[in-house]
Amino acid sequence: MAKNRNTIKMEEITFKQRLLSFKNLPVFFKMVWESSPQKTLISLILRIFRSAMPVALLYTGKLIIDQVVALNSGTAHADNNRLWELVGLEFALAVLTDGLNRMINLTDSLLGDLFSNHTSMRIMRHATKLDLDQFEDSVFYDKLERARQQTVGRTILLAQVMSQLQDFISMAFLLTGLIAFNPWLILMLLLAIIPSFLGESYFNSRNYALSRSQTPERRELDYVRYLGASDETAKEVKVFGLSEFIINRFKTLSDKFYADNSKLAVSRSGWGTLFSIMGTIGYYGAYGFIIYQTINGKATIGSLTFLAGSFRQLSGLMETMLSRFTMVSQGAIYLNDFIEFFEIKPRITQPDNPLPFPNPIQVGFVFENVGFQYRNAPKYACRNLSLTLKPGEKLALVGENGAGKTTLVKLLSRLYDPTEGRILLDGQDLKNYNLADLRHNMGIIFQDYIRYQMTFSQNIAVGNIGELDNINLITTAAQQSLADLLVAKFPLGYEQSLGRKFNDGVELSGGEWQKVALARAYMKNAQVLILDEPTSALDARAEYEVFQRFAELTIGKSAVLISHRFSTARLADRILVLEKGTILESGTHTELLEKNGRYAELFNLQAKGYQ
Ligand SMILES: Nc1ncnc2c1ncn2[C@@H]1O[C@H](COP(=O)(O)OP(=O)(O)OP(=O)(O)O)[C@@H](O)[C@H]1O
Repeated sequence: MAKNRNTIKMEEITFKQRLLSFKNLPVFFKMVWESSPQKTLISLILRIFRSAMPVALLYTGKLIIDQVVALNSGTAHADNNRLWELVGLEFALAVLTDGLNRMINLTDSLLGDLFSNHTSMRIMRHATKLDLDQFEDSVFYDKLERARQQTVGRTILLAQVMSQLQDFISMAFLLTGLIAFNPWLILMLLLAIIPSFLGESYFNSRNYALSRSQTPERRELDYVRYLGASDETAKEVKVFGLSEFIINRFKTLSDKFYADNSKLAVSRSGWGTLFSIMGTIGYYGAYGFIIYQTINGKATIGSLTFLAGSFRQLSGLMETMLSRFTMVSQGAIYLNDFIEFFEIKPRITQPDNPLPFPNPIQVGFVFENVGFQYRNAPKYACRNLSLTLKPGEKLALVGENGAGKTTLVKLLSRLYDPTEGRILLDGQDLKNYNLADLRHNMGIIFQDYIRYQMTFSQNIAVGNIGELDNINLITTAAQQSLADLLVAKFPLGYEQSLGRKFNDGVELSGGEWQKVALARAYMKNAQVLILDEPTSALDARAEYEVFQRFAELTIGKSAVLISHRFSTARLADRILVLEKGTILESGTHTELLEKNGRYAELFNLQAKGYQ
């Protein structure tokens, strides 16, 4: 686990950065529009109508009061019918306002859901294009995490931006009335609002900086929460008695979060109260002024209510808009993370006119002095690798843990590109081939294959997902890997859900899962098969049978087998013994035994264990 940081670095966000972040909004709106053009349009139209409502209601109220006063004092404009028409109109406006509010909320929530789904899919689509190497970088993970948070958080931004637009139009209507009466009222309004705006803006930027600097810790907190309460970890947590250790770690992290967040929240609340009092003073100053004007006969009682109402609404609107401005800009700053994530480009790419994968392979693969160093790793994982894999050849890789076997096959399948040297296929750099074609022609089963919590049939079909509905192919693949023997005990046969995560799933043993994973290799007619410790969990008889079949089924195909069991490795045409990332020995089983080197030593060691 990462070391706990005692001080969280606060990066302050300047007003300029805030304004600059608004350039992200068009990109954001494009995504909203893509989620649903129809609903975006409806939301906009509804809000335009809604924005005229406050002034319309206030003005109708003014007309009503003026009519009541006229009727009471018996002046010439008094008109009883008109009065009741106006009351009817105000009632209709009130009903319409409520209806519009509800429709806006409904459209926004539907649009928000669509946006969240749309962006989640974009994130997944983009993530799958990126390199394995990028996933191993913690800075990348932080970006991915923040981008993920955006999918939900940004639906709020959507409502905020739309509301801002709506309030802006409402404000324009209300301001027109206020300016017509006395422009000085506007100045009082601003004086009442500005301190609270600056306060909001300052605290929002500190909030953003704090939350951004907490991203790595938040990821760790999520991880610790997962360790403490998950079906996958429950077994070890129990037998090792880890629960207190995990809970303590969680407590340390969450206490730190709490301390940092509460400090900011308390200071924000104190300043907020002060600013709000200033706003109230501003409002009552203006209110007194309007009353004074009315007493002096410069305005009607209707105008008094209209202006006081307008002032109150305007000050409320401006306060909301100004604080929303900081929220919108904060949201727009958060969009940086989102946009940055989409700007990450994979480095493992293909040229514009890639070569098709040769069918059949003519010369085979040649490693020329290949070296590879993992990102942030202090040493090369393999170096000076020169080897060949001929068409139809079965190559076994043996060596101690960490010798570089898996790295070698990851290079062969272009999950990584060599740091130095090159890999050729039929005389051409592997980088020149069509990447999808390359992957399609390789059937790879890694030692840490995924146990998909899906049906038995889907678990096999992932080896060639285009053939998901090809039950004949799936059945044949299951027979070839011996996984079909499991089907008899499943109540739902091939449609049986595997794993315990979802209802009615059947859990398999380690070796049974391995047979299912092995079936994936037979799902496509790949020219190269790579099995990275495919039989480590199989019992001796199952392993023997699996390899018998493997040998029969892969005649004419190239294969790379990684195994710690020499009984498996000896079946290969050629064996490479790797040590510390380089090739120590190479030859057939018999040749290597005769050589009496490392292979012979390890082989005899294992054979002794069986005696
Ligand atoms: N993603 C990674 N990032 C950094 N270093 C790595 C990574 N994967 C492997 N390594 C390092 O590279 C070296 C070779 O690892 P590799 O997985 O290729 O060994 P291996 O021979 O397959 O081992 P095993 O028999 O244990 O599976 C090791 O020293 C390992 O620590």
